[in-house]
Order: sequence, then structure tokens, then C-alpha cells
Amino acid sequence: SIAPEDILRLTVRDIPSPTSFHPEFTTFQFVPRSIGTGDTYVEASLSMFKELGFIDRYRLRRRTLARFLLMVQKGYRDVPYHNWGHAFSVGHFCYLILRMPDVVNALSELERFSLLVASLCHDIDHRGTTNAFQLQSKTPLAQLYSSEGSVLERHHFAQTVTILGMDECNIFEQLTRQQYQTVLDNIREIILATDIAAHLRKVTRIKEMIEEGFDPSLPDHHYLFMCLLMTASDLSDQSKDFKTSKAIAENIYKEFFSQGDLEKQMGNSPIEMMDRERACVPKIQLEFMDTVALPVFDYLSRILPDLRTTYDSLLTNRRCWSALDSILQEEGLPAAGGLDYLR
Ligand SMILES: Cc1nc2ccc(C(=O)NCC(C)C)cc2n2c(-c3cc(OC(C)(C)C)ccc3Cl)nnc12
Ligand SMILES: [Mg+2]
Ligand SMILES: [Zn+2]
Repeated sequence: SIAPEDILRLTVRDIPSPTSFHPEFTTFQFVPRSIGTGDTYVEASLSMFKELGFIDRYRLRRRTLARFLLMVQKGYRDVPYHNWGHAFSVGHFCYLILRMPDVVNALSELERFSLLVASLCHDIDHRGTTNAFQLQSKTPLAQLYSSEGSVLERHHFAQTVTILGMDECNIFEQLTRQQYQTVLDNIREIILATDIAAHLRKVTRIKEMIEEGFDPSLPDHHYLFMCLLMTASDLSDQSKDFKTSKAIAENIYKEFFSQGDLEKQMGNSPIEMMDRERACVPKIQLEFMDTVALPVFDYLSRILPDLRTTYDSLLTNRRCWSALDSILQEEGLPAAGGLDYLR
């Protein structure tokens, strides 16, 4: 349960405006984790719902929204990357996109509402290990969801539904039955879209949508556009200054290398990316940016030209990783050996 004083603190005081957390809060280069700790992220999330007009439009009770957000925060584990700080930074980027006039015109209010909720919930109860690890190790989650695939993402969605079913946490309680069904369908599709394998299978259709030109009258374009917004938000740390992007990447490798250590203890040999003895972080980053991250922000900025600056930031970061890769090679530093040489 949630401490009553937490609820009181969140609902009695007026919800502050987004820029009260930081004057730069509404810019794309802002680093959302910098506003403080997990509790501040809850308050800032309240403020994002308010500023996007969802509290008024959907008559959200502040107490219910506060309880929901506190349960979402509690739903995340204390792992190096896939924690509440990641969820909040993804939610923040999604919020910045949702307030863009082009997006307000392209998507329905219910789709925008679904996106903000899904972005904050999309990794709930993540264990810091991959879908492949769930399947290989036959974890309880794999027992539950292996036949459908996207094991972790189905669990993130299941956890979201569970929180909505908790006492006074159902922020959708006053929606019509039809709206409720639509929001939950949207949230499930959006969270499932954050499975990297599912994303890679969708890229061809996203490219076709770009070539045809986004057509708001096509339901499939709405679906692909929501998935693209979500994956870009999930990758948004890589669109910040290099110091931030590198520090966040290091947290991802802390999870990857811990998984590799675990696999070795279990008698399995980890893939190179997860093996602290073999992985060359700059090279993995260059490949990930070229095959996954840069294309996502390229497609996004073709639909939303104002986001071209975020694509440029990724390009700058790619150059930094490339420079780092060359320096490490010249100095003959261990091509493997975890992250310490990145200091
Ligand atoms: C900085 C950064 N480096 C990464 C390096 C490698 C990989 C990885 O999984 N490689 C496996 C092969 C098959 C590609 C992911 C990385 N990654 C992610 C990420 C994105 C995800 O899914 C979406 C958002 C749908 C793409 C899901 C999970 C994660 Cl951790 N976020 N930031 C990063
Ligand atoms: Mg995920
Ligand atoms: Zn994520």
C-alpha cells in the first residue's frame, strides 16, 4: 500500500507547472533524470498529465492519478538501467512529442493519452535481463508467455493492468466502456512495440508509411506512428549530450554484463555483447546506432521535421563513439574488459 502522507503531499498542493522543475524542462536537449529523484519524477509526471490537458479532459481524480503513478514507480526494480528513472525519461520525451501541434493534429486525444501512460509503464518490473535470457533460462515469465513471444513486454502490460485493478488506482474508471477498451488495446500494442525484435519486423512497414506520407485517415498509419513515437522515446537518452548518452549506455552494459556473468554461472556461454571479457562497447554502440537508433530518429524526423535536431544529436554521439573506438584501438587498450576504460 502507499503511505497516506505520500498521497497527501501529491494531491493537496497544486500541481506545479512543468517549467517549475527546470526552465529547460520543455526542450528536447533537457536531461529529465536531472530534476531529482524518483519522487520528483512522480510529481513531474503529474504535471505532464495536467499540462497535456488529460486531467481535465478525462476528469482524472488527482488522488487516483497520484496513487496510480506511485504504484507505477513502485513497480520498477532497482536495476542499473530499466528502472523508474528510465521510465520517467521515456515518459518525458513522449510528453515533449505529444505537445507538438503536428502530433496533436495527427493522433486522437485517446491515442495521446494512451501513449503517455504506456511510456511510463512500458518496462514495469523489468529484471535487467533480455527476452532471450527468459527463454533460455526458462524463467517463470517464459513459462507464462514464451508461446506468444515478447515475454517481458507482455509482463510489463500485465503489470500495468494489475495496477489499474488496484484500489483507487484506476485512472480510466470514468471512461466509457468503448474508450476503456480502446485505451487498453492501444497501451498493449504500444508496450508490445518496445520489443526490439517486434520493432525490427515493423521497419519495412514504417518505411512504406514514410514513402506514402503519413495519412491520418489510415488506422494502420496511426498504429505505426504510435509505435515509432514509443521506440524513439525508449531510445531518447541517445539524443542527449554525449556525456549523458555514454553514462546511460554504461548502465545498459552493467545489465548486459551481469546477465553474461549469470549465463556463465549457469553453464551457458553469453553472446559477445553480454560478455564483459569480449565485448567492445564502442563497436556495439556504433552498430546499434547504425542498425536501430539512427533509422528510428530518421523516420521520425521525416514525419516531424522539428525533430531533425534530435537526429543530429544522435549523429554527433555516433561520431564520439567512433572517435572513442579509434583511440582505444590506437592505445591498444583491451578491446574487451567491460567499461572501466570508458571513464
Ligand atoms: C544505448 C543502447 N544500446 C543498446 C545496444 C544493444 C541493444 C540490443 O538489444 N541489441 C540486440 C540486437 C538484437 C539489436 C540495445 C541497446 N539499447 C536500448 C534498447 C532498445 C530496445 O528496444 C527498442 C527501443 C524497440 C529499440 C530494447 C532494449 C534496449 Cl536495452 N536502448 N538503448 C540502447
Ligand atoms: Mg522494454
Ligand atoms: Zn525501455
